[in-house]
Amino acid sequence: MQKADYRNAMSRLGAAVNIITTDGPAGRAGFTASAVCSVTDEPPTLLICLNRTASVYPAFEANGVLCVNVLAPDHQALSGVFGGKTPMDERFAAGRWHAGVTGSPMLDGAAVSFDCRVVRSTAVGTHDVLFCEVAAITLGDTAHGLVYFDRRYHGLMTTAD
Ligand SMILES: NC(=O)c1ccc[n+]([C@@H]2O[C@H](COP(=O)([O-])OP(=O)(O)OC[C@H]3O[C@@H](n4cnc5c(N)ncnc54)[C@H](O)[C@@H]3O)[C@@H](O)[C@H]2O)c1
Ligand SMILES: Cc1cc2c(cc1C)N(C[C@H](O)[C@H](O)[C@H](O)COP(=O)(O)O)c1[nH]c(=O)[nH]c(=O)c1N2
Repeated sequence: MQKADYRNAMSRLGAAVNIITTDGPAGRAGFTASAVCSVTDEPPTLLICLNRTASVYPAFEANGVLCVNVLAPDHQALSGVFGGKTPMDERFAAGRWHAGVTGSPMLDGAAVSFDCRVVRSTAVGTHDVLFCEVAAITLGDTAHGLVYFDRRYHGLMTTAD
């Protein structure tokens, strides 16, 4: 199977869009990720797949903490800024942040933020799978979301029944 066939197929597997952030001895870093899912609720643990060639990889590996900021519909441009190439200071200047209990940046206005400690990681092909235990959660005011599907963003708005 060609890589392009796999990616074309995966473009139909819609996923929430998240900005993953970290801060600590190796400095502040953040990137956009759709490869995020829940593993178990005992203990509360989610996983994130991070490409080892990403410029942010050394910071995430060294800091050992991170925050999963689940994006809302108005964060489409922010997702693009954290989606590669932009210098780190410019990425963070595009949003408003406060520090979570692990010190990782939490995004003001996120649908929800999961402040985590990385408890294990496994290399699979080009990516590391980071298993992250949730230390604290901040729920946003609304349950609106942002989904990446068919290589485009789609806003999810909760409406009254
Ligand atoms: N899991 C990832 O690493 C991942 C996911 C989405 C997008 N991206 C990055 O964003 C760029 C644009 O993505 P797009 O969705 O517009 O078009 P695309 O054709 O590059 O990707 C289509 C789908 O394939 C999957 N995918 C893409 N790159 C991958 C990778 N390196 N490893 C595992 N799965 C991957 C994702 O589900 C993505 O939505 C990609 O070239 C890639 O650099 C990476
Ligand atoms: C919608 C969407 C979704 C994802 C991404 C991009 C976009 C636009 N990227 C790519 C990732 O954000 C990008 O490679 C990083 O910003 C690192 O780029 P630099 O190496 O710092 O330029 C990405 N990378 C990754 O390692 N895991 C992932 O799940 C995703 N998902």
